[in-house]
Amino acid sequence: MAYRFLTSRVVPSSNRLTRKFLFIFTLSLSFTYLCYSLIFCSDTIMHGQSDEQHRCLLFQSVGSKKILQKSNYCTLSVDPKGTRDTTSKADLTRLETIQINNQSKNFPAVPFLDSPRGFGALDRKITNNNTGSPKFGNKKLPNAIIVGVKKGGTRAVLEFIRIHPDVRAVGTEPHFFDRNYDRGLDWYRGLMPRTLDSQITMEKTPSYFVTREAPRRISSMSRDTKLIVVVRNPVTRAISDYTQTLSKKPDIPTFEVLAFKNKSSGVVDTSWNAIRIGMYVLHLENWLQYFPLSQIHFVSGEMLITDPAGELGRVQDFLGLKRIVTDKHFYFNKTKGFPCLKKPESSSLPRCLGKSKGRTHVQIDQEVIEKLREFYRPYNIKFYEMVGHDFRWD
Ligand SMILES: Nc1ncnc2c1ncn2[C@@H]1O[C@H](COP(=O)(O)OS(=O)(=O)O)[C@@H](OP(=O)(O)O)[C@H]1O
Repeated sequence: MAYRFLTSRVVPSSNRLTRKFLFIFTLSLSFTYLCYSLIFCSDTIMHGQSDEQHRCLLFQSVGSKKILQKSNYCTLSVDPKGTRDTTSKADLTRLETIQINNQSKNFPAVPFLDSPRGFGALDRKITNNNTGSPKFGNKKLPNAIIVGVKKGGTRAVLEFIRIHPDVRAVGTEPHFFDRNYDRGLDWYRGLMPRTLDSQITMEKTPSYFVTREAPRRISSMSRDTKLIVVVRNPVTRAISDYTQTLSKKPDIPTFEVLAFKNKSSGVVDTSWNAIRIGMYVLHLENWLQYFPLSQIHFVSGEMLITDPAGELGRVQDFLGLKRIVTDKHFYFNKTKGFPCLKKPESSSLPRCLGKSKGRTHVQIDQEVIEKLREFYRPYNIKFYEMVGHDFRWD
């Protein structure tokens, strides 16, 4: 009909061939236009999505820095106002995991320090890499706390365990359950790093172990809190403690004067903190009023130096973590005389604890050491019995 219409109305007197050609030409022109419109429209719709997806996928295949920057771009494009993070939780988990895995693979290029600034800097570096992006995860109260003991090796344990991708830790000692309890749990939570649901939040404050109120306070925060205690021969610990105090206050009395009420009688002064801290069994009794023994893990301060991977393996088991921190992460630094973390290939910075860890101790009379050994022996034996492990300090 169309053909007849065209042949009769548009070209009434042309020859048959020309009319046929004109009809086919018009028809193909219309068809081409129709196809073009269809393809163009659908491409416009699809392009918006596929381009977005393509960008997001590309970003996931590059380094951790870019993952966060670009993923943020994906987020912003979904939420043009940029007022809230519209990235799905699954995406967040994946992105953060990739980032953290990259981080642990390369080892953070920040040296250990006495003060935890180095690691604080690392934390800041992670979040700042977002270039103003929303921070990932939430601040949570700690699931695990290194509660003691002072000079036991607590810094080493924290710095070694926090290279695990599923652990995030506060670098500084919060002293919440002893000095800052009045500030409240929100203040405490505010100090914590952001973590994903799959990650453990940790802190260390060695003075908790000897703080009478600490077990009750921690238990009222959460009865499920896992506790880690790094213990060390109490005599060596006391000397280490004294060496530290002496380095800050050179005018204090000698170790012997402080350690004994009366040196000739050999009565040990248990009111001196450096002595009292080492009476582990007494403090442990207080903790056991609030926590079952199964919720407390004891790290040997001695083994931590001779076999850090072994001790860290047990810490990871206790925390329910995959054993990722292994002997591959450590080497013995002869100059320092202690195990250190292996350097990342990209950095020449040392990965040992700072100068205040592994100090040369003040020289103490052998007779004094013997008296203190005798003093601690019954406490040590009770402690071994209670925890079911012989630390061989005698
Ligand atoms: N890898 C490694 N490097 C350096 N030092 C190590 C390490 N592992 C354990 N230690 C021992 O840790 C002791 C310090 O313990 P703390 O970190 O608990 O001290 S503190 O309470 O936080 O001040 C510290 O005590 P001193 O040797 O008396 O300085 C060390 O013996």
